[in-house]
Amino acid sequence: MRRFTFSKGHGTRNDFIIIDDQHGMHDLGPDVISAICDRRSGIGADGVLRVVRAQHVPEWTGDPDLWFMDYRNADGSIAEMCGNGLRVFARHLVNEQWVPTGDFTVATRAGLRRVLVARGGLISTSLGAVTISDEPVEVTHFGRRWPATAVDVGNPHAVVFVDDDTRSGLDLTKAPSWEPAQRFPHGTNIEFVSVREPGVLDMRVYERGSGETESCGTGVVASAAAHRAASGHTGPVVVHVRGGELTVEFDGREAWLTGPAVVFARGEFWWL
Ligand SMILES: N[C@@H](CCC[C@H](N)C(=O)O)C(=O)O
Repeated sequence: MRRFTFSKGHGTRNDFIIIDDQHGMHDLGPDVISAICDRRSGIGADGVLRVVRAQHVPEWTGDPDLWFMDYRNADGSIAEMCGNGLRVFARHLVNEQWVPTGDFTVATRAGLRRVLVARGGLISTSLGAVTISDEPVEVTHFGRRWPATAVDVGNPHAVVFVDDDTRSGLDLTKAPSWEPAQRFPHGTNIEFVSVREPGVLDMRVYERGSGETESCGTGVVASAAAHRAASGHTGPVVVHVRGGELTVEFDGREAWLTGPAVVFARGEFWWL
């Protein structure tokens, strides 16, 4: 029997199981991840953050001493990036005193990401360069069809603009799909966004590998980028999600995401 310690945290109610694995000793397969993320028979979470030194990540070729965020979706699939997860990861590193409060860099599958942790308050993270595609894509759901904007934030997104009633009335217990199917060969996250006023959005999200979640940091950034491109708005964008509120600012093509992150519990689980 293998024994693991874990912490639990969330960023705007996008929740994560955090597993410390400084020396890269834990081989967490999809079966372990999906079992612990189950909200009835496991601990329950939208995803897992494995905290490991970059030198123990075979595909990492950069600075070996950085902390690497090994993110997995609730179904055990691997994703390149997680915006809310990155803030929770940073909060955990600071709480454990593995890095000092302030400005530091985290290694991720999407590359290096800068983090700014203010004393006691919000956390800002760079999510790197955001790319908007002009290739047409449509999202379909329960017989309805909308044009979407494909946005890359390190991970893939399809952003759909809808009116407020459509967004709040959607049944996201079932996955939407997209056409052409080959546009996202590895799947995508899908955001349904309505515009309150320029720079203020409401968003719901169906996440690849996790289903509907109460927030998605990269989805918020993708929505803000698509909104800027569609409207010409240039200032910060505030995005309201089911779990709270996040702010996106752009420095050229580089996006910065700011919001809360808390780590609130610690425990143990066993795996045969
Ligand atoms: N919740 C995350 C995104 C997690 C990864 C996503 N489901 C994917 O598969 O790309 C966020 O806060 O960005």
